Amino acid sequence: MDTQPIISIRNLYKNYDQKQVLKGINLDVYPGQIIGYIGPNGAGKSTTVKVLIGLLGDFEGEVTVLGKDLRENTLEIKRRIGYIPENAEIYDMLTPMEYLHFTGKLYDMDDEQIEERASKMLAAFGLQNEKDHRMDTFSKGMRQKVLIISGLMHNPQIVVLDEPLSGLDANAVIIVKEIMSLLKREGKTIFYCSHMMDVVEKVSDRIVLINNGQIVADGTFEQLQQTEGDTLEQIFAHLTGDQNLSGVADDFINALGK
Ligand SMILES: Nc1ncnc2c1ncn2[C@@H]1O[C@H](COP(=O)(O)OP(=O)(O)OP(=O)(O)O)[C@@H](O)[C@H]1O
Repeated sequence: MDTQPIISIRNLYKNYDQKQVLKGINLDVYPGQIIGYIGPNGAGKSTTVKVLIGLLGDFEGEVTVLGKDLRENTLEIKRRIGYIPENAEIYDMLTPMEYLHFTGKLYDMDDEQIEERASKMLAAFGLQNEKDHRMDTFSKGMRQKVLIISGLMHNPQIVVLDEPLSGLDANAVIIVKEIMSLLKREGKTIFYCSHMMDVVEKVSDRIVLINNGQIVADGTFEQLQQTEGDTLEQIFAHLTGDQNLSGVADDFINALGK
């Protein structure tokens, strides 16, 4: 590919105390791609994401984002990435508008722009009547919608989503999938971590599978299908070594002593 990668990860290692969690990740992401980043629980997805968005500085290896070294340009890069976490700490005592003013300021947005975009985005999610209510009464999905707005409101070039659909109802899932497609059409790059195989299969241009801190597959869904299985669930089970899943379920129920 001729284009320069928008994200380039070289020999990324990360330890937590004695435990090595990322074991030499190499990955180039190109502008306008939707990358589905999948892997079993504890594989290292969120750790990769936290490195990418500048939250974890003490890693080994080289990470370049938007052509710049992440270590040397952390603040600038942070401003150009939108991060949508699963269940982040959200300040319950604030209203969505107050929270979005707070996060918008972190991205150097002015009050008028925050007010305008936040109002429109809250309305798009059907939260216009709740925009000045404290979030301590909000459901999980309502909070998640506020987090999604907070990650996109500054119109970032790269959007990193770590299991963003958690708690959303079926309609909101459809809306978020559509938002991802529209962002892609605008040329944004999307790094999408999820366990929802059906969604990853549908929205991703390229799927990267990480297991035990290492990339074990990287390609389009069609490419992975050729060698590893028909559905993404099968591909996942095959490559992560858990092929006897119903055996695990049997063991679990047998443990109840029936
Ligand atoms: N702050 C931390 N301190 C120590 N160990 C950690 C810390 N954060 C993550 N880990 C460990 O690093 C490993 C990878 O965790 P990570 O959250 O990156 O996995 P993941 O692929 O996102 O998993 P999941 O699908 O369950 O969210 C796990 O073994 C986890 O226990």
